[in-house]
Amino acid sequence: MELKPIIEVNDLHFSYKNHKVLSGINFELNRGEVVSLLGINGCGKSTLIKLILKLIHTDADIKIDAEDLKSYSHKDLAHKIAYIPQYNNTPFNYQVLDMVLMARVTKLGFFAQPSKKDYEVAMAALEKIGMEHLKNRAFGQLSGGQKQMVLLARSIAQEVNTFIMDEPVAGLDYGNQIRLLELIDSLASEGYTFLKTTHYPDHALLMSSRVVVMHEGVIVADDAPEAVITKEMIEKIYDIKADIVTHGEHKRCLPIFEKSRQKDLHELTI
Ligand SMILES: Nc1ncnc2c1ncn2[C@@H]1O[C@H](COP(=O)(O)OP(=O)(O)OP(=O)(O)O)[C@@H](O)[C@H]1O
Repeated sequence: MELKPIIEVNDLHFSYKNHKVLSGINFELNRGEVVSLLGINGCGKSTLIKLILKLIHTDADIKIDAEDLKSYSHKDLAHKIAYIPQYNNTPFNYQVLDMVLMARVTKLGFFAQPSKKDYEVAMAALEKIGMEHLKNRAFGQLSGGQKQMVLLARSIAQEVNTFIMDEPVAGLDYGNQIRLLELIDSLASEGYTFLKTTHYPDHALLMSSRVVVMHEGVIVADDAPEAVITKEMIEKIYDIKADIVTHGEHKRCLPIFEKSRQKDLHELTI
């Protein structure tokens, strides 16, 4: 039996008032994939994710598990997909364990208190990513990297198989970036599915099963990492010089620093 995609987007067009952001987007996320979504600032990655998660209204043809997105409540969606947004500031200073327990809310009835099982699931999720020692710390006092890990634990406690992460390594130090990628890789090998945006073609090369490139609101490439992340693509999309090199069993992407090139602020593509 052919498995239906977890996410299916057909001919999606979207504008913020008169500002056209997405044109003719066709996209699928299949079970077990790790898909990296690449593209320069403002090309529409977060907007696409927000539309898929119903955080922005659309009448477009989007299906989740073969059902029309319009038929899903936010609670229904939370039973299918866990979302880790780009910025993670909560106005309340919850303890870490309480933050992870929040993942259980969609499974509880009105006014119900978390059960012993909910606590066990939350603790198991923290243990899975090696963050159990933080359980009594105030979430707001954690570092950016620790917060990101705790939010990943919260997604695991949601007991879904699909994760959408917007810039998961943003703000993480060099080591934590790699540790988070390794964690995603290890979860993927257990059968979890990931859609993640990234500004690092090198990370996309290291651990994706598919790479999708967006440019000016259009998908311009969607294929295996090594087919998509080429010297030509990086130079065209990011307007820099780059090389693809082989290191061990991996292809790596190296941007080339051109000292002689005159820069002015107008050249920044933001
Ligand atoms: N709420 C909004 N109202 C109006 N325009 C918006 C809104 N959110 C985003 N935009 C615009 O839509 C375009 C796409 O933004 P989006 O956040 O989807 O890009 P992105 O690819 O995720 O960028 P980044 O890599 O910088 O996070 C940009 O031009 C942005 O200014």
